[in-house]
Amino acid sequence: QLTPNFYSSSCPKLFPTIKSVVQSAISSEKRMGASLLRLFFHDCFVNGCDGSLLLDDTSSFTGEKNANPNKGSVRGFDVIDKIKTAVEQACPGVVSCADILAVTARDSVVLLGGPTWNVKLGRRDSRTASQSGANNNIPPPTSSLSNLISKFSAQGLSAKEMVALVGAHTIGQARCTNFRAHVYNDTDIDATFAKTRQSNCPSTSGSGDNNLAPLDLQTPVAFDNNYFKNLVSKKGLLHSDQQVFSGGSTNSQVSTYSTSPSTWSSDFVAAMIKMGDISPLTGKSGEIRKNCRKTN
Ligand code: HEM
Ligand SMILES: [Ca+2]
Ligand SMILES: [Ca+2]
Repeated sequence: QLTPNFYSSSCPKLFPTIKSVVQSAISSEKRMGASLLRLFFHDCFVNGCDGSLLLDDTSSFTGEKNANPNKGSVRGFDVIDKIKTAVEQACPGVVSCADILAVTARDSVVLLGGPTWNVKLGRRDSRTASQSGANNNIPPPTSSLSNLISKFSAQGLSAKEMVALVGAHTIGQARCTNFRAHVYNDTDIDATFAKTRQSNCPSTSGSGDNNLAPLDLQTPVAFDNNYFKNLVSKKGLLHSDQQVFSGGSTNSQVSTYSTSPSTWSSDFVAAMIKMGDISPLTGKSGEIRKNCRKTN
C-alpha cells in the first residue's frame, strides 16, 4: 500500500529538503544520526509507524514521550520540527510526520556511511498515542533473547530481522542506568571491557545514571558491522545486546554479520523496510499534522 513515489508529484523536493536538514543536524552533532534512527523504531513499535511518538503531553493528553523507554532518553524532536517546517514551506499540508521519520531514519544511516534504500511512503499521522503501548512493546535492555524475540514477533518481525535491526546499535550512546547491571553483574562480558565501562558508571544509582558510553566501542558514529564484531568478543554494552550472541539460536547469524558486512547491510535494509510497514494509517485514516507535536 505504501510506495516510494507517493509524493513524487505532490512534493518533488521532499528528499533533498529532508536530507539537507538531517545533514546539518549531523554535522553539528554526529550522535544526532543515531538519535533520529531510534525515533523511527520507537514510533513503529507503538501502534505502527504513525507519528504517535512525536505528540507532546498536555494537561489533557498523555503521549509516549514520558514512557519508560523514552523519558530522558529519546532525542531529536527539535530536528524533526525543523524538517517539518522546511517540508511545509516546500509543500504545505502534504507530507505526514510519520513519513518524515521514515525518510529521516534512512538519511541518517546513509550519512553515517551505511546502506541506502527506497523508503516506502504514504503513511498518515495518528490522532492518538499510547504510553502503555510504549512501555509494553519496546523491549528493555534487561531483556533475555527469548523476550527480544517475542517483542519483535508481536510486531510481525522474525528473530532474524530482530538481529539485523539491533545492529543499529553500531551508532549512538546509552546511559549508565541502562548498562550498569550488565557491566557489574553479568558473566558473558569481557572482563577488561567491563572494568572500562564501570569506570564511568558508578555501581549504585545516583548522580552517574546519565553518564554515557558508546553502544559500539569502536566506531560509534560510523554505520558499520563493528557492533557484531564486539558481540563476538563479548563487548556488547547492553545485556540485551550480548543476549543475541550468548550461546543461543542467533549466535551463528551474529558470526556471519561480523565477517560479512554486505550480508548485514542487505538484511538490515530489508528489515527496516518491513519495520516501516507496521500498521500504517493510509487513505482517509488519520491526518497530515501541521505540527508534528500536536494533532490538528
Ligand atoms: C533489540 C531490542 C532493543 C533494545 C533492548 C534497545 C535498547 C536501547 C537502549 C537501552 C538504548 C540506550 C538508551 C539510553 O540509555 O538512553 C538504545 C539506544 C539506541 N537504539 Fe536501541 N534497542 C533495541 C533495538 C533497536 C533498534 C531496532 C533500533 C533501530 C533500528 C535501535 C536504535 C538505537 C539507537 C540508534 C540508539 C542510540 C540513540 C542515541 O544515541 O541517541 N535500537 N537502545
Ligand atoms: Ca507509533
Ligand atoms: Ca559503528
